[in-house]
Amino acid sequence: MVKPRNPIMVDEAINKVMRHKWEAETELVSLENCDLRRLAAPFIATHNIPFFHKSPYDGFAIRAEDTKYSTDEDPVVFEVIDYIGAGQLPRNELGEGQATRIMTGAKIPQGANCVVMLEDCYTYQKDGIHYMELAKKMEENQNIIKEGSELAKGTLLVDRGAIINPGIKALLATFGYHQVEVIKKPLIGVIATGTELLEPDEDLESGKIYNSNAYMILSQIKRAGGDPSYYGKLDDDVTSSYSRIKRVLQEVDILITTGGVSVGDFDLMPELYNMLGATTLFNKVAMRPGSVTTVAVKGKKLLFGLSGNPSACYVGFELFVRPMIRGIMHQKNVCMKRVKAKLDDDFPKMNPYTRYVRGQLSYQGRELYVQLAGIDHSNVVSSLAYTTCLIEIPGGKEKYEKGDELEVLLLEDMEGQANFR
Ligand SMILES: Nc1nc2c(c(=O)[nH]1)N[C@H]1C(S)=C(S)[C@@H](COP(=O)(O)OP(=O)(O)OC[C@H]3O[C@@H](n4cnc5c(N)ncnc54)[C@H](O)[C@@H]3O)O[C@H]1N2
Ligand code: MOO
Ligand SMILES: [Mg+2]
Repeated sequence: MVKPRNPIMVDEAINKVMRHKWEAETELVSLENCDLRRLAAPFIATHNIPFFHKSPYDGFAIRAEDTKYSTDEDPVVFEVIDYIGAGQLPRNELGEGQATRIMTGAKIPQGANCVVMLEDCYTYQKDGIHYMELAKKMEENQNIIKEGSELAKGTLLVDRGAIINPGIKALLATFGYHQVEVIKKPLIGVIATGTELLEPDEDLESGKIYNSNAYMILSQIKRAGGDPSYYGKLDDDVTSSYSRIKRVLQEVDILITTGGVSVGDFDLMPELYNMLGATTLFNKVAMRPGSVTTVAVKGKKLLFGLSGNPSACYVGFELFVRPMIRGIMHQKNVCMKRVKAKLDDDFPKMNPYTRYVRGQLSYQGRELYVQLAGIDHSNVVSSLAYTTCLIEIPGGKEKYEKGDELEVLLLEDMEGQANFR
């Protein structure tokens, strides 16, 4: 007789996993290669932005007080004493009745306190001297971008753990970082188990299938922020599987296997965990698909035994491995973000367990709707191509219908949320 397993709730399973979280080390990467990495330390402004008072326009820097009596009929005339473009430094301090021709981004000369746009000025030359005539009044500080007006030195710009996006990258460059300290990605090994598996470059044979799970998981690891490494597939053979898994476990931070976690004759993972001396945290979760998801721990290393059924494997990863990867990488929001959406299809199937149905989100007007991404079976792979969220369908007797509001977990959102619920 097969010993019945004791299912635990999804939240409890996540908590059990998260108790084994550790904090990743940090490393330096070049600015060019820091995209989508996580900042290892709070990012603080090391100087004022702008670093000097500068001109927002092409024009003339002058003293506002010199325009006090300027009118259309009686424009004020300035002697142009200097000419500077962005990147050049003013050579002369400005005195009464003097102007510096200045371009956008250039440093405001000493003595000047406003900038007039070229369009407002009439310029001419007489006896080799340049003049500028202005028929309007100006105010002090008009058209000057003040030092520190955008950011003051010492401002916290972005918190530790933030994912580097193009804007953060621009800010890193703004503060002169050519190397960036980022959180090291945990190294996650992937092994597929099953004598029936073929690699994509092998010829298809009857009774065999292509190994899709391993490639799917490698991609899920990347999406969650980890560093995946594929260690190939294993036949359902205890001796060779044990030696491979034991060796791989020495090389990686986390090991994910797919298949062999149920109660079948060739489901070897429970036995292999025993042989490895790993402690099983749970081997049954009250959910569908992925009820057979098994997690074990050996020392600091976690072993995720995901189901062989593709949809179950996918869901098991997102519910249990994603938060662990994010937690290790100092993220506060380790879980998937939950939002409410209206069902766009009937869902008549009832199950005592909570279901995580693969769904696809879309807006209809201002309302968020979710459609089933395809056939809702654990052994199905095709629906995963269209999946952008997991629809949480509470266990029990209720049938759900088109228009019912349910909670969905977002798979492609980077922000996440702190807790599962
Ligand atoms: N008597 C019982 N049988 C089953 C139970 C149960 O409770 N009692 N649970 C079922 C559930 S639920 C699931 S889910 C599966 C889990 O199976 P395993 O995790 O043991 O996985 P395998 O037996 O190795 O394979 C299952 C299925 O998936 C295919 N597979 C495996 N690896 C891959 C891969 N890398 N790529 C694509 N497809 C893969 C495999 O060929 C099988 O068809 O057990 C139920 N049975
Ligand atoms: O682990 Mo199974 O997926 O519940 O169908
Ligand atoms: Mg099996």
